[in-house]
Amino acid sequence: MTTTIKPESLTLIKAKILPPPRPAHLLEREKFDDLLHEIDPVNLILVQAPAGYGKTTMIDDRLGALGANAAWFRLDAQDNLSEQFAFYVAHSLNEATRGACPETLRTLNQQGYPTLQTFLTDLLSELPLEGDPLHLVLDDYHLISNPEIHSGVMFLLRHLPPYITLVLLSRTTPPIGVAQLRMQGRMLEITAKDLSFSADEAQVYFEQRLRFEVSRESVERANRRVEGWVSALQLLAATASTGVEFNEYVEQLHSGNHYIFDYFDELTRTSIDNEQRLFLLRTSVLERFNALMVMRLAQQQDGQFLLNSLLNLGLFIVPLDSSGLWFRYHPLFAAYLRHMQVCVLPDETAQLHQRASDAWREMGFFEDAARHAVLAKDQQRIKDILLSCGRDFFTEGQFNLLQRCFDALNKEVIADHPILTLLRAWVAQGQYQWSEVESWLRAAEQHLKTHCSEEEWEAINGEFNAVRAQVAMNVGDAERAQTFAKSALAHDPVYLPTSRTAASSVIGESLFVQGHLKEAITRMQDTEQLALAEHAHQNVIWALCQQSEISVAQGYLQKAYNIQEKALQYAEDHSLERLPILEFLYRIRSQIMWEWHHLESAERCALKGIEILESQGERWFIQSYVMLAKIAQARGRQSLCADYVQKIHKMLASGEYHIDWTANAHAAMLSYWDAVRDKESIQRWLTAAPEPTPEQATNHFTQCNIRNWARAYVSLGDFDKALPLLEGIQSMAEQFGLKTDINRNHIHLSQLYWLNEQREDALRHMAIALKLASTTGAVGSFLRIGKVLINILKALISEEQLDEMEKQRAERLIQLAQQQRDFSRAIRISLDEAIIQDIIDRPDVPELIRTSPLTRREWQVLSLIHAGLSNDQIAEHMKVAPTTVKTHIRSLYQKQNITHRSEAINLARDLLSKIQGE
Ligand SMILES: Nc1ncnc2c1ncn2[C@@H]1O[C@H](COP(=O)(O)OP(=O)(O)OP(=O)(O)O)[C@@H](O)[C@H]1O
Repeated sequence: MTTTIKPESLTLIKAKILPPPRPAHLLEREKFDDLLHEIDPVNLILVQAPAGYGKTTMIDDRLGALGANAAWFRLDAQDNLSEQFAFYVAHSLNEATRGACPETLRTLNQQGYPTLQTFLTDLLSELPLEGDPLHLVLDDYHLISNPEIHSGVMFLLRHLPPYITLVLLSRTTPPIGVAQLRMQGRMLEITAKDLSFSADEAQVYFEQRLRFEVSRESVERANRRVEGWVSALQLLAATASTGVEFNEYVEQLHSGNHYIFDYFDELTRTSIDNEQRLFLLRTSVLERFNALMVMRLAQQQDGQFLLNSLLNLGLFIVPLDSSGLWFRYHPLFAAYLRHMQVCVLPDETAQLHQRASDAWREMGFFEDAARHAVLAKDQQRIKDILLSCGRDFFTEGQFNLLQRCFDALNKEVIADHPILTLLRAWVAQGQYQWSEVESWLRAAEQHLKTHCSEEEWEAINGEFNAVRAQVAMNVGDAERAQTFAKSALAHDPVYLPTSRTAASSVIGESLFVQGHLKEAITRMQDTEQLALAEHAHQNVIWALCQQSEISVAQGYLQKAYNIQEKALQYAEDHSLERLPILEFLYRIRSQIMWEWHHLESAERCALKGIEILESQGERWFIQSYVMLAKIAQARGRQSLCADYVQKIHKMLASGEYHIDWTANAHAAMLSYWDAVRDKESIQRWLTAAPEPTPEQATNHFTQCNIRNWARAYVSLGDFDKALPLLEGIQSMAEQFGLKTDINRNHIHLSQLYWLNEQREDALRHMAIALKLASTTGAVGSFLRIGKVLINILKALISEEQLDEMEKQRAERLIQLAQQQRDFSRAIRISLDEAIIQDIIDRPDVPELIRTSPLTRREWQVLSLIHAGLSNDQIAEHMKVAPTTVKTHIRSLYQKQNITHRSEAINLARDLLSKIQGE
């Protein structure tokens, strides 16, 4: 401060010393309370994160919630002048302390101070030494570049009275001796990582803001894509007007969104120079980087300097760990930069990827090297990497990467190398392109046979047969699979060490599907050992998953669970969390959790599966969707369940899946259609369903498929057709010891007999099912038959033939079944006008129901909202246009003074409960 400020030259803008206005849809972030409570001994709270991370909102909200007194100073570019800075600090503090520094303020206004430090000295001496806790919040401190102000802040920090805490909100690290404060423990730091919305927070935020329902899965995907950056969540909420649109926007985030591009344009337009811009564009091709990598890529010796200068700008550069050496761009920022790179430096793209590929390879990061070689479309580099590291990619389960490499390679190159052919064929088999497998093997045969000795060719063919064995297994030909596998085992593998493990696994699988469970599990244990010896992670996990599946078939769900634990531990020990095969593990874990009615864990595991396979495309989510549909049904979330069923339906129609997957998917669909009394869909399903072959029901999926037929017939009241099917599979299940299927079949037989009014048979089967459940722990399979379970179990209890354990189990099942929301019920009730009248006539209904009566259509809409249907589904159900539904909803909300869907649901629940006495 070199000049003296004249009071008349500065006018106080009051808003700058007031807390910021609250967002209309504030999500209170209580998770920060503990942190902020611990602030007593610190002088500084530094909230540092890139733009729009919610720094200001969080501090204002939490200080307010904690009842803390705060002096705000919301800076702008003009406050970079010392005199202006001093002027606002003095006013803000004086206001917040109700006049604790009038003298300093007077001097400042009348004579001014020669330097900022003299001003601060006066200020500090005038402030009382003791007082109520006070936070001096300097918002947007990154706008300050004036060294005098930074020194002033350091001076303040050294001498502030203990009851005052300085709170700096900044996009960059302020040069105010942060390192020292950190070492002395005098500072609390809140970073972008802390400020990022968690999936739970995002969910609550969307529930508050959106007028339509989005699934947990969509919320998690959205939050993953934006990494909890609230500004992007806000944009999503503001722009999407339906669930479908919401999902579309989330999908687009991957390649970029023009509103977000505009935001980054504005943010960088003035803050970075041309050299920095080019540096950002060139390095944007990297998924992660350190100083060395960026120097290699940008071919700039001063790469480290440039990187530091960008880090200091508070851009969206995320540290990878606490070492401060490795970074990556926030995915949305990366999408923006990559888009710009292609627009501005299109000729450099291939070269940049080549450089990146070479650099990663030199550093020993071969997967990254391969990825960039593919992006550079560089055949030679891809081939070299595959020949040296393809085996490792394979044992690591990197099928997607291998697929991308092979897609970029000429067919002849592949056919020329047995190892490339083998890998190509395995990848095709892993991607369910079974018919392709043979063509890859044949192409190589033509090439290789001519210049191989007979002996060499036999060895190669032996390994080829390992792939053929797996394909035969997958298309359901267990016998052929065994023959190929045995031929593969006759040779020591030359090209792919895992060929032997794979062949051994196929034998185990074929034993499993043929119902030889004991032999199958022994074989899978051997396979596990072989895989362990080869450090073939993918095969180890696969062998463990198979053991788990076999244990489920044997009815030992707890044992299956323990094997899954072992596999998870293995994955953790070897840092395999991202390995695609883990999806299988999480999926089968989800299935057990569902059966045990641990719905939250079941959901968590299904979502985890989706997360793991996210980059592979939706086609692979089908099994997780099946789980999510089952979970939604168990929770009574009708619209969510309907959405998943619809997705599954579409996916099945457009892709080829293993019968195990299809059978599971059909079970979920049939169960949903049954719950909503959609007989048409069930009829339609019957016309195209996979053949029921009870004589082949030696495994869980054939059993499931036939149970599906029985399910469908029972739903349609065709008991005579269902009974022989259930009896047929039951005798096979008993013959082969498929305990879980036996348990499920008994449940279905009981349901069938009950509905057919054969009480005694129904009770007999239910009693056995309950007994078996003491080993399987089954709950989900019981609940799935719907409310009829309550009647059967109540009848069984009244017969007094259950022992104490089973009685307790039955009572718990009754309780759970009673809690389960019946899909079709809410809809049926809404259509009954007598019931509506009944509600209106009651003395205890809310006043508004009487004073602003709803039309019949509005009643209907209300109860459909309550039933959990989305607007589109309501439109479909009422056979009207979605815009008509919206009009009804608007009018309904207006009449009942409702702002959110959740309020409408509560109102309906309240009204229905009055007449149902629930
Ligand atoms: N907890 C919250 N609930 C609802 N909306 C929020 C929340 N936190 C932030 N927002 C919204 O996100 C946007 C960015 O928030 P805010 O201005 O607090 O971020 P910031 O990190 O201080 O940004 P900048 O660096 O630009 O100052 C704002 O529009 C705000 O309304």
